[in-house]
Amino acid sequence: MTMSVADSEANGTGPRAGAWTSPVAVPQENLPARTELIEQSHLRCAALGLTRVERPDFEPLLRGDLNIARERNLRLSSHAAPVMEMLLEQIVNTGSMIVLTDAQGTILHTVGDDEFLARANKVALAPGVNWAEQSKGTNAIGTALVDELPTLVHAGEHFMHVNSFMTCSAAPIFDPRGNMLGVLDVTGDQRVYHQHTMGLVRMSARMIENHWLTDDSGDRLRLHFHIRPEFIGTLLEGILVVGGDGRILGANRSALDLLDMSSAAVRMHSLVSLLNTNVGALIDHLRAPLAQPMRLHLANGRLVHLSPRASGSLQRITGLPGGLTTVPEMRAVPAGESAGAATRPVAESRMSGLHYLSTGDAQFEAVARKVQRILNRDIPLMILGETGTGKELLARAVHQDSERARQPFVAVNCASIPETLIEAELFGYEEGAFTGARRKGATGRILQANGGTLFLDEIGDMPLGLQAHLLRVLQERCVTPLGSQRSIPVDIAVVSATHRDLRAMIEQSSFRQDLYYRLDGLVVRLPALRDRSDLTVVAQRILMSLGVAGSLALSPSVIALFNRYHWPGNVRQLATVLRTAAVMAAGETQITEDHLSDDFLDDIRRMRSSELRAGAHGLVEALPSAPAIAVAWAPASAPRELPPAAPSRELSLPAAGPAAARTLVEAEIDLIRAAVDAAQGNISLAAKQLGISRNTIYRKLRLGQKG
Ligand SMILES: Nc1ncnc2c1ncn2[C@@H]1O[C@H](COP(=O)(O)OP(=O)(O)OP(=O)(O)O)[C@@H](O)[C@H]1O
Repeated sequence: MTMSVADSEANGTGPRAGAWTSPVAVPQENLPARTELIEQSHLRCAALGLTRVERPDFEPLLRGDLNIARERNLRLSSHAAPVMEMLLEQIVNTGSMIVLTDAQGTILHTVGDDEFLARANKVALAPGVNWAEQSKGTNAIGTALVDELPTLVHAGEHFMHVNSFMTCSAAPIFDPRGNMLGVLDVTGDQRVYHQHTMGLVRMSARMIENHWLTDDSGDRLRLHFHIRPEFIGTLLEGILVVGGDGRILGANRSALDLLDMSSAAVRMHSLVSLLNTNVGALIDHLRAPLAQPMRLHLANGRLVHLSPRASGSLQRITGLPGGLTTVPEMRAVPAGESAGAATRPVAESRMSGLHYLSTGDAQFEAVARKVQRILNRDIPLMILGETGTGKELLARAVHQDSERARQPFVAVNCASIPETLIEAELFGYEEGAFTGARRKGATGRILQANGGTLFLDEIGDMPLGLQAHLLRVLQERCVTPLGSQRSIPVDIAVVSATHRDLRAMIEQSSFRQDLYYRLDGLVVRLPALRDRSDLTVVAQRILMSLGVAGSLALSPSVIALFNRYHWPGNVRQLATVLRTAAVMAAGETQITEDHLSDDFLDDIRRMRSSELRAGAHGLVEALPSAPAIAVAWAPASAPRELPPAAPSRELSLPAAGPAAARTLVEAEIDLIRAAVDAAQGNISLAAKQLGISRNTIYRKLRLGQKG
């Protein structure tokens, strides 16, 4: 027989719905759901035959049994101990205590305020006592165990009246396979209820789970990811544990949230099915010297930034000698060779950063050679180049190849920090140096880089006043934090970068000449992507970092298109284009024009249209015949009607002859015939490549026959 809440209240054994005190301070959001959970718990307790006037059960485990329980849960306790200590700092002087239980609800450890511990002891909230619902009725620990959810049980919501002086916030702790390990709880006097406590407990439980997960990984890969790269390494990061065969072995709670999946569902997946990548790609990324987070799409379409890490030996993870993977290192592609031929396995476990970036472009290699010469020479390096050309990547490569590699690399973007904050950010400040300063002061970025490399990006955007301050630091090799009298010696290598013309700025008095001469030990200029001869290799690198290099290649027409495009955003833009294309081409083997975003194609059309305008104004001899011919059927004023980025340069066109000797219509028909020949008579393919309809092809060819 089941008993309703009303029945149980009527016979004095249970509550009436809402009979407990409704805590005013308890957050109102989710209140109906919370009330329902408490009601259900009360019903369970009544069904178990418990009464609300029950005396607390004072029968703890015998000392020996408690020791056995603690022994059995040693790993949980050792991961929980530092977290409980940290939590204790947060709740100190609030008349509260922290409780850790095992998966059955038996209290393993408590810490907290002595006075409150004594009060809690009176209701048997003490080590060795079981707080499962069946023995203590509705309470945060027992109810969290049943519902497997973070649970707040406040004051009169406790099933037993004797417990109603307490407010308890508990969160279950799970292992990476979703098994319950125990419960973390903070309990205090209900009068001091604070709504932040539940959040703290929840975060602390996650911390314990993450410790457990990262310690448990053995010879496995761990993938740390989040939709925002700056969240990697924080409590909110998702963590997946992956075996050498690519199977997903476990996930933390944030990973499950980001993936929208249950623990069991995640473990049905592999790297390929979940992230469209494989172990080889991850390990290559991990071994790449300049590893920045990869960008991958989750199965639910969410874009995440992901950093793979290995725990244990790569060799044991991959099962291959020396930890080699099957994903090869990319090399420069000699002209005429396909990008696929540019691959060969690497033997060394970690490449030099500069070597990694040298992918065959002569201009870049010249830069790399120069930079190589000043490594460890205490000569400041200034990197010039358009946006997205890889200035920061080069700075990281230099750091990684230097003797400072094990010390910090600290990047400061002078353009992105508000002018009012940049001084404090760079030089740090003492306690109370200015309004809004943190109580304990802060270490500036320069000091953070001590022993390592300071990368000053967009140095041309540094305010003039600050330039003087920086100059002093560079001259004296000492930093004086704001509001401090102390001068702290620093040892840093300085690399700066800008896309601005600093010499012109010096002439306009917006950049200090003396600072310029402190920074310009060696000045190198990175080539724009449109001027590089190794675009295909760079593209392969990016595909590799996306984890699709083995399965997805660029079609010849896309390579031709890329080689013709002017890439104003340089490698960054190429990376963006490829990321989108890789998603669009999921499940296919080639990225074709159909996978490129309309925005990018529009840009190409605009570019071609302006080329064409130039051609129409007498520059025709400077252009290949195909685009010139295109003028006839796609006037510059209507760029949308231009053929999409067709591989016009790949078609072997009939010799056009002097432009004046043929009409545009004739030339157009020649182009169409060439396209049909190139497509081996496949009219649909030719039409697609030219961006016109099949009917138009037939019509034009008929016209040609008549003519
Ligand atoms: N050689 C390369 N291979 C692969 N990816 C690259 C390469 N060069 C640059 N990238 C990628 O292009 C993007 C831009 O690089 P980076 O930030 O180093 O450029 P930047 O010149 O410093 O840009 P900005 O001037 O806008 O700060 C990054 O995502 C980087 O990983």
